[in-house]
Amino acid sequence: MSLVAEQVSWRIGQKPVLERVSLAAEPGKVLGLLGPNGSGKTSLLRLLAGLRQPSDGRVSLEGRDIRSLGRRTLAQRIAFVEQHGATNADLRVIDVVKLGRFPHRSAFSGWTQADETAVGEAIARAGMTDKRNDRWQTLSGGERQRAHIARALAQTPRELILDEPTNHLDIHHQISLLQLVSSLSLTCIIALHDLNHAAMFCDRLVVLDGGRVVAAGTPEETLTETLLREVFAVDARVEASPYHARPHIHFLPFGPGRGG
Ligand SMILES: Nc1ncnc2c1ncn2[C@@H]1O[C@H](COP(=O)(O)OP(=O)(O)OP(=O)(O)O)[C@@H](O)[C@H]1O
Repeated sequence: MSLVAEQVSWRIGQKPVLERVSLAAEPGKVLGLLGPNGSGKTSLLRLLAGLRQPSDGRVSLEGRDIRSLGRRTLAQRIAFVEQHGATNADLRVIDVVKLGRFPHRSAFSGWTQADETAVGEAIARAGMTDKRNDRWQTLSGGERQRAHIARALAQTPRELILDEPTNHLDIHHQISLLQLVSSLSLTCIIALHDLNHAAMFCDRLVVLDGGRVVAAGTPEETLTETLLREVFAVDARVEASPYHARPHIHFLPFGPGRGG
C-alpha cells in the first residue's frame, strides 16, 4: 500500500470532523473519495497530504508515519491539488508550473534538462501548451484548474491527491482529466461529486458521511441504490452500463415535497 489512514480522527475544538477513518490507497490505482457536502472529504485529503496532523490515529506512506518524513521528502512524493488553490496573479502559466519542480531542486543546482522535460510534459498533459505564456489573471477558472494540475504533474509525484479537480471544467476537460489520471501509473486519491464519473474512472471508492466511512469497495459494491438513498438522499436506479464496464446511475426526479 502507498498512503494509508489508520483510525484517523480530526477535531476542531470539541467538534469532531473525522472519526476513525481508515483507508488504503493501492499503488497505481485511483481511489475515489465521495460524500455529501461537509462530510469531511477535504479535511481527510489535507491529513493524507500531511498538511494537518490527525487528533488520533496515523497516516503512513509505505509503512512510515508521515510525521517522521521531512517536508521536502513529502513534497517530492505527494502532490496535492486543492479545491481553491491560490496563485500569485502576476505569474505566467509556465512560471506556475515550474513551481512544481521546487521540491526536487537544491540551492546549488540550476534549472536542469529533467526540470525542463517534466514541465513541458506536464503542460502538454494538462492541455495547456497553447496557454503556457499567458498571464494568470487572463485565464478562465477551468484553465487555472488545469494549470494547477500541470504544476502537480511537474512535481513528478508518486502520490497525487486531487480535491474536486473537475468542478470548473467543461465536460470534455472533465473526461480527459479523469482519463489522464486513471492512465498515469500513480497512486491517486480524488474527491469527486459526480458519482457516474467516480464509477467510470475510480478503481475503488470510499464514501464518507458525517466524518465516518459508510462504504468502501469497488464502484459496483459501493454505489448501490440503498447507499444513494441513505447517504446522498436521492432516488436512483443503478445498472451495468451497456457502453463501458462500470455501473451507471440514473437519477430520478424528486417526488412532491422532496425538493431542496
Ligand atoms: N477550519 C475549520 N474550522 C471549522 N470547521 C471546519 C474547518 N474545516 C472543516 N470544517 C468543518 O468540517 C466539516 C467537513 O468539511 P470538509 O470541507 O472536509 O467537507 P467536504 O466533504 O470536503 O465538503 P464539500 O463537499 O462541501 O467540499 C464541515 O462541517 C466543515 O464546516
